[in-house]
Amino acid sequence: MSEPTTAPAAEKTRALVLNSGSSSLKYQLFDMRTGERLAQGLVERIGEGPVADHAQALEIAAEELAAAGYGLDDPELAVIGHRAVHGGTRFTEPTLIDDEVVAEMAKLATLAPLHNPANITGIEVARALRPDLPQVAVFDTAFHATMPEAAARYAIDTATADRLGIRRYGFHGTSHAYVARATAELLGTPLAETNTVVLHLGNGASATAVRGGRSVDTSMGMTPLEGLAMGTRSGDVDPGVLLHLARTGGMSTDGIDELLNHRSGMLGLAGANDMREITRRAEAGDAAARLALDVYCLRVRKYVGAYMAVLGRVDAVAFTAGVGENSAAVRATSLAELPSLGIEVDPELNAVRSTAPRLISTAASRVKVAVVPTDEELEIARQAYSLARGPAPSPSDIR
Ligand SMILES: Nc1ncnc2c1ncn2[C@@H]1O[C@H](COP(=O)(O)OP(=O)(O)O)[C@@H](O)[C@H]1O
Ligand SMILES: CC(=O)OP(=O)(O)O
Ligand SMILES: [Mg+2]
Repeated sequence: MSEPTTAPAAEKTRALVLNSGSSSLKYQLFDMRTGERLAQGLVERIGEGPVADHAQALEIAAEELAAAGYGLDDPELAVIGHRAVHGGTRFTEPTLIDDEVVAEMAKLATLAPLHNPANITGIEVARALRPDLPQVAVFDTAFHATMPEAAARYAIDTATADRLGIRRYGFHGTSHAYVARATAELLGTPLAETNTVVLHLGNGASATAVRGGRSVDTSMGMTPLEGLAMGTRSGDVDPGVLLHLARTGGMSTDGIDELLNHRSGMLGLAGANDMREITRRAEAGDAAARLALDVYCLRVRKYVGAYMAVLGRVDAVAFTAGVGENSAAVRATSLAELPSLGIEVDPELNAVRSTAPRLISTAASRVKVAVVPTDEELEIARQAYSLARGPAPSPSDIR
C-alpha cells in the first residue's frame, strides 16, 4: 500500500464504511460533500472456502475498490466507519477507535460472540492499512441507551445481574434510528413529535418503540437472540426451555447456543431460513412453511400491540430490512384485521414493489403503515464523518 499523498484535512470528503458480519463483509464508499455513493460491495462466505478470514476479505474489498478507481490508499478518504454490534454500557455514542477501545470491545465479545469478533478483525485490519485515518465505531446498541431503566432491566436478582452485565441492550439501533427519522420525513411531521414502531425484519429481526426519535423499548435484549422469531434464531422462549434442554435433553451450553442461534426460527420450523422460500412453500400448501410464517407474523403482531401500549399514541408502524421491505405477505399477515387499533393496510398499496419510502395504509387508517428501506451504511458514514470532520449532509441529500 503506497503512502497517501497529503491533502489538506478540510478537503477530504470521502467516508468508507465497513460492516463486518460473522460471515460477510459489506463496504460502501460515500462522498459526504456531494452525497454520492461512489462504490459498494459484499464479500460473502468468509471462512468457508477461498476467503479464509476477514483480513483476506478486506484485501478483496480493497482490490474491488481499486478496480472501481478508489484504492484504500485514496488520499481523499477522510474517515473509516465501522459497524460495531455490542457496545455494552460503555459505548453509547459513535467512538473514535484506539487500542483501548478495541480492548474494551474484545471484552464485550462474550455478550455478542457471533458479531463482535468479526467487527474487531475488520477494525484491526483497517487500522493496520490506514493508521493515518480516524476510524470510528458506530454501535448497534447505542441508540437504545436512552431506554428507561424499567425496559432495560430483567426481573432477576440485581447483584447477579450487575456483576455479569446482564441487562437489555438492544440491537440494530443504527437502522432503527435511521428508519424512525425517515418515517417522520415521510409523514411530514417533526421527529421530536413522531411516535413510531419500527420493525427491522432482516436475517436478525427486532422491533423498537421510538418516541420522538428516542428508543424507549426494543425486542432484542442482552444478546441479539431475544424477541422476534428470525431466520435461524428462536427469539423469545420460556427460559425454562433452556433448563429442560440441559437437564432432560442432556445438552451442553454450546449445544443449546447452537440450537437457539443457528437451528431455530424459520430454519428450525420449516427447514429454510430464507423468507422467500418459506413464503413460496406456504403459498404452495406446505404445512410446515405455513406454520413457520404464522409463528413469525404472530410474534411481529404481538410486539406491535405491546409497543402501541408502551407508546400510548402511535403515528406509524414502519417495516424495514430484507423481509420488511420486500415481503407483502409478512406485512399483510402481521397487521391483518386490526381496525380496533386504528391500523388498516391497503392491499393494493402493500403489493406495490418499490425501493422508495412509502405508505401502505388506507386513507382512513389512524396509524400510518410505512415501508422505509433502511441504510445502515449511510447512517454509519454520517455519524463517523461528523465525529471526525464536522457536520455531514442530511440523509435525504444522499442517493
Ligand atoms: N422478496 C423477498 N421476500 C421475502 N423475503 C425477502 C425478500 N428479499 C429478501 N428477503 C429476506 O431478507 C433477508 C435478509 O435481510 P437483510 O436485511 O438483507 O439481512 P442482513 O442485513 O441481516 O443480512 C433474507 O434472509 C430473505 O429472507
Ligand atoms: C445484531 C444482529 O442481529 O445483527 P444481524 O441482523 O446483522 O445478524
Ligand atoms: Mg442487517
